[in-house]
Amino acid sequence: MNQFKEIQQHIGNLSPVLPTEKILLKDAFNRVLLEDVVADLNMPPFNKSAMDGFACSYEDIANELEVLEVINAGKIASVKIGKNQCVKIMTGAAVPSECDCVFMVEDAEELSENKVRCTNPKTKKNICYLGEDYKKGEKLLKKGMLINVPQMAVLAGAGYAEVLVSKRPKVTVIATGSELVPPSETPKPGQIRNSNSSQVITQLKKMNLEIVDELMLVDDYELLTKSFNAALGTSDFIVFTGGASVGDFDFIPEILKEQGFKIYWDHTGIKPGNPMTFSEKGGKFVFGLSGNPVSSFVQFELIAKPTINKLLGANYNPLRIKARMNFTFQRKKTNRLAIIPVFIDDNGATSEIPFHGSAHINSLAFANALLEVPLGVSAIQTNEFAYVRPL
Ligand SMILES: Nc1nc2c(c(=O)[nH]1)N[C@H]1C(S)=C(S)[C@@H](COP(=O)(O)OP(=O)(O)OC[C@H]3O[C@@H](n4cnc5c(N)ncnc54)[C@H](O)[C@@H]3O)O[C@H]1N2
Ligand code: MOO
Repeated sequence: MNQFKEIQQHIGNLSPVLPTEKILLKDAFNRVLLEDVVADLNMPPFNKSAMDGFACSYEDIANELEVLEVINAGKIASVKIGKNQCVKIMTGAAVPSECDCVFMVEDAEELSENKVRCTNPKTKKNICYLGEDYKKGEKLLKKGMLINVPQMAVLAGAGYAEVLVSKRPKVTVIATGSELVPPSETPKPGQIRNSNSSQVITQLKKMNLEIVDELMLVDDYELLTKSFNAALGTSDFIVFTGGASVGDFDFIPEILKEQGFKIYWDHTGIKPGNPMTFSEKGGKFVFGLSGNPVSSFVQFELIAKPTINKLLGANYNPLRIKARMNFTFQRKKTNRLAIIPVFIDDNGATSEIPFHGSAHINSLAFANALLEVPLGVSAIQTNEFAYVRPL
């Protein structure tokens, strides 16, 4: 059974759950667009000069030309341009309808105050034609796109001063584990610093979600239940780390069941990152990630991110590319999809970096991609091609 594939299918079947809202364009970066964006005019809206130069009829290009006026961007020619006449024109200005060519200032010899000659009769036309970038009525952006930098410019160009997006979900992040201490403390014997909260909160912030609370709790059933119920009152999503497995103090799956949550999956078939729950009740969603830091990272990248995007109505297709292996990867057990932090160099080759498993989070700080070793595959040889996911 390919558990990860089943999870992907499940994610694919989820429907957007968050309400929509209209927001100002200036606030739209990194939100999910929930309307198609349609051009209300042609772009460019007129034949536009691509260069600072002289606009004329191309059939006069070899002749001495009389310069009638200067047209700067934003201005329209006030005279008719006849045989052997031209206007001086600036980049971005409307090319007069009688002209079909602009020769650059660099290709112009000024003969007298109002006489000019083109020194390069093979000049390009140097005109950006009306509607060449897009036509009025054309769909420019699709519902479900993430609003990134280019999308901000397109929205502005198309006159979308307000944009329909999905509401930012509210999230509570709960790190569980009686061994945890905050980053400011030196752990006593048996203790460990909480690094997962920083990791998960940053992932969520990158996705522009609103963190309403951040808790670090000991493995106490009553306390966890109480805090979980309180978080349900303020949050759309709750992300736990730790307590996801089968140990005596791994309470999260039990608490979810006890509170009437439907658990869609409790393991992923991925290494590292096998124990993980995803559950829902009444439109509230809970991610129970593993405690091991690389496991929670992998689970977030491969599962939580696409799930959250789907719930927000986003079309999320993270890049996966086939890259040449610079090393041989081998393993004995092949019953899970293995995810290995790697470094892709300038030549697109996948290099090995030190990595020894689910707690080795500092390895990821030097990785720029995750290598996929599919289910059933025990070795990928040097020079073979294998899928990597850029980070
Ligand atoms: N009998 C079995 N034991 C385990 C199995 C299994 O299938 N059968 N799976 C193993 C795998 S795989 C993983 S991964 C872990 C996941 O366990 P949990 O999600 O319950 O995580 P914890 O036990 O709470 O912690 C694991 C590890 O990570 C450290 N940790 C926890 N929270 C944090 C944090 N916030 N920041 C930094 N490090 C954290 C914790 O101290 C542990 O060392 O279960 C295996 N066991
Ligand atoms: O799969 Mo665990 O997630 O080995 O660390």
